[in-house]
Amino acid sequence: MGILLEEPLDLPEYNNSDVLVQKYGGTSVGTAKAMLNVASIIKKSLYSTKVVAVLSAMSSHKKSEGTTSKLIQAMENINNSEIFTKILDEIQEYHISIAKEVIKKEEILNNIVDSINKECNSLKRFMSAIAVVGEISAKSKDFIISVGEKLSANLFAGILQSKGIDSEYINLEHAVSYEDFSNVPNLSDEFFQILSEKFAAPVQACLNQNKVPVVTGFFGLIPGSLLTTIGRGYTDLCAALIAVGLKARELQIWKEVDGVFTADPRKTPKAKLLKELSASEAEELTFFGSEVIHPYVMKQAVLAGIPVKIKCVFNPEDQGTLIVLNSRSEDSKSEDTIYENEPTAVTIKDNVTLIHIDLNTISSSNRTIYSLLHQLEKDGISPDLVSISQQKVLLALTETGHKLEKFIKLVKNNEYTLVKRNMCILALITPPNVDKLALATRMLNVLSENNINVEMISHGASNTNVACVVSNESSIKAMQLVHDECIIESLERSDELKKKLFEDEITTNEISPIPNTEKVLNNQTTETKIKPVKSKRFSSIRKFFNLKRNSKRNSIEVK
Ligand SMILES: Nc1ncnc2c1ncn2[C@@H]1O[C@H](COP(=O)(O)OP(=O)(O)O)[C@@H](O)[C@H]1O
Ligand SMILES: N[C@@H](CC(=O)OP(=O)(O)O)C(=O)O
Repeated sequence: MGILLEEPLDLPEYNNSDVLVQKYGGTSVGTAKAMLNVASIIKKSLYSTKVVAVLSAMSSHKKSEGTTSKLIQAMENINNSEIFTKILDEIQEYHISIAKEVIKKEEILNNIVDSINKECNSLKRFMSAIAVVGEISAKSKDFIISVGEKLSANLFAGILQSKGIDSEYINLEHAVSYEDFSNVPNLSDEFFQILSEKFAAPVQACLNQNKVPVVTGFFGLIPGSLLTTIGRGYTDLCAALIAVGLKARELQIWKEVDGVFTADPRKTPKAKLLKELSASEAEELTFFGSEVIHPYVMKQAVLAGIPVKIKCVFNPEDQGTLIVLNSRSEDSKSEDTIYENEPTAVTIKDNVTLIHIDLNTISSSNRTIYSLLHQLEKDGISPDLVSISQQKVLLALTETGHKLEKFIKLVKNNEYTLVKRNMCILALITPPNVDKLALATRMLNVLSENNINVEMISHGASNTNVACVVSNESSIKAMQLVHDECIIESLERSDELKKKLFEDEITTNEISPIPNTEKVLNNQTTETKIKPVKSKRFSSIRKFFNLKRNSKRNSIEVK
């Protein structure tokens, strides 16, 4: 970690269009040490560009135990004031302890501690008031979770100030209001345009004063509520919209991992870093459980032509993963990364419930598939996977809590309806041109060879994934097996082939040199030089490799 100056930094004159938007995830700012590390990353960036920092709520270990998750837990216990007060006390004490540990300038520390106390005490009063009614509206839920980002952004702005970086806390809680969206459909282009314009205005004003804006990843009162309309991970979208509104030169999403991997690197020892990932692959990965990036970021930032990078707070100099609009480029496939016509990644989505329904036997009015789907829509449940055969329906749902139980009650009124809990969806994400049948075969083979029972399979419905359902218990083992079989094994074989073809090519080049066409065109000379042409070499490797793989596929399919 770099040593931070205590005196104001002597920074260069910036070009006003040169703005970098950096989003820091909850775990990246979850402790005093983590916040100091992020401060040093920002300080370094400031020597070459203007920086906007967008912060999530602090998560000291993992997101599921972080501030936002604790605030949601407090809401769920609105009828038990002892529990929710204890949770809020913990949050308050934690933020104060970080402020005291890091901020050594008394005046700044006192201001920050005051605002933490104000924020938390007002939340306690608010929750005690709604506890009387016993029910929380969507608007109230948004207010409750907003406290997570307000606390982290305010505290971090104080930390930057105490380190000599002129910064300003920007709270987007009131950036928009319901009135801004009258007659504007939710999630439409106009909806996002309103958000990006409203967010960019206060941020730009702060940049104009040569300060570092430290912005809450939580944003305003949007129709349908932030939690339901956008969902968790909303800070990514907030940062993307700010980047669009400011026409930033790059959006960086900072995490505790080196970038996007071929599988969760914390659970899959052989996972490899992807240098590039297409927007649709990133979207699929997120949908199937890898918290890579909020899916709406793709449409906003990537389509607006703003480069999006996933970077690691522990290795700030590394390039991380670049999210590109279409398929991954030639260069990203070099060395040990993944080829365009191979699967990209494996991911798991936990806590799935499987419901087998025999439409003939249910006594409710949902006797046809149409009425059943209508019922799901009415209950606001969107099934993750569906399989239908004549009168039988199999649903895989990630919905939990009251909504799920209500739906189960409706359909489970006889012994023919079977409910299996504690399942997970295992999905293999692929570019569109990959042979899904061969992959599904390899996936099922490796799972059955290792006695892992597959409860459901989805193949053919999407051209970017093959998915199956296994028990939660076997999820990590299943992910490792499928990852190693469908991604690593292919890579290892491709590496061997690359080595072999490289040797062959060197020999070929020695006998018959390849003309340096660049030189021929520019200087109109006929000079020839030995210059191995990388893309040509790789395309021949790919061709060769595909032939090999196809022959393996055939042998599997024939079995
Ligand atoms: N394919 C993947 N590539 C990278 N990280 C992944 C992948 N799948 C799951 N993850 C998990 O996503 C998390 C992202 O990093 P983290 O810094 O914890 O996120 P946040 O930004 O929410 O704080 C990590 O815990 C990592 O284990
Ligand atoms: N704090 C919010 C928003 C968010 O984006 O979080 P993170 O950046 O830590 O994934 C959440 O937990 O959903």
